[in-house]
Amino acid sequence: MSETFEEDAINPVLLIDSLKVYFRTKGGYVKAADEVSTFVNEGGVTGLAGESGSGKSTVVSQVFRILPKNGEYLGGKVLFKNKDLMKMNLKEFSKEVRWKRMSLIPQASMDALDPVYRIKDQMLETILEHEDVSKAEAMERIYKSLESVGVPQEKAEMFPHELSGGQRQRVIIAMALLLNPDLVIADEPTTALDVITQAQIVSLLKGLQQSRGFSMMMVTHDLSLLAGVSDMVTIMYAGKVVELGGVDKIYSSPLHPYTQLLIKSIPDVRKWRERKLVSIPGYPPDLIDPPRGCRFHPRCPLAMPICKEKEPELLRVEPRHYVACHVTGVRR
Ligand SMILES: Nc1ncnc2c1ncn2[C@@H]1O[C@H](COP(=O)(O)OP(=O)(O)OP(=O)(O)O)[C@@H](O)[C@H]1O
Repeated sequence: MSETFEEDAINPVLLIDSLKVYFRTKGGYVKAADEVSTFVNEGGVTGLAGESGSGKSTVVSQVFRILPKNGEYLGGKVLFKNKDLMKMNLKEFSKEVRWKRMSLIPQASMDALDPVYRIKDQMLETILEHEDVSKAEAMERIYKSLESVGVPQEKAEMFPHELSGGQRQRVIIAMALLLNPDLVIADEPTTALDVITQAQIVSLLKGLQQSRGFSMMMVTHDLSLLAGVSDMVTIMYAGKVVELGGVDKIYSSPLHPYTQLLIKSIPDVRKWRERKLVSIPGYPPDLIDPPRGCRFHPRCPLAMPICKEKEPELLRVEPRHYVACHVTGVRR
């Protein structure tokens, strides 16, 4: 890792250091997550943002140990409360960490819940697999948990297809919180929901995060979703972290040219008359054979000769602000 984060990661619940995960394909290795580093502080929320294909889900899959078969972990640390998850065997991870201490809220989709089981049975299984409690106690907890996400108790008797998309996502959130995890990873939790439901789910998650005090990593391709939710934002481009910083810094003074363009591409409803929406010219690169040097250089308005030759390191340019850019990443 270029920087240790030690000045800004205060008791981090999760610290990812130079994580490298590639996918084996017929055409060669897809360099999906290449030396990715970021952290989530205790009680904090770190957003992980970037265009589709930038490697966000690859990072999450490796942290949660659900990488597809052709995925290869090639190095890096994933410290969860100072313990390297990459050194833990899968059995121990499933028993001790997954769902119990770290849980995942996947995209809102029909596959996230098992269609043949009633909601209550899926929730019961999660509790009884990990904890030695009576069925009555577990049911009590299920009802409370459904109530906390705004789903009436009687829905526990239903099958997933009998709920609306928004209700299903609320149930998934309730399931993720059943065992009181320290860290929740929300991977595009509002994709596939309508705009109003999206806003409700985001504010529900933020409310629960604050009232229950868990830490969260929120993954999204929509940077605007993170504004009121996260305290840190990590920006990924083509398998690399290009910028990481406090949410205020990322929104008000982004340094990486890619982040600057991303911010300009967020529609602002209040200023829609005066603001011109910017789209980023060009396409993200092929990750089997990414450009040399900075992976963003072919699309970068500020690119210099060095950007084609040398890969920029992620450097701390000021407190709580890291940038990987030869042009703008200078220490202040
Ligand atoms: N199983 C796989 N085999 C081969 N390549 C893969 C596999 N899964 C993902 N990739 C590739 O890895 C890169 C990163 O994908 P990833 O899904 O992590 O990105 P993402 O930022 O999460 O995108 P999205 O927001 O669309 O989910 C992409 O180029 C993608 O095509």
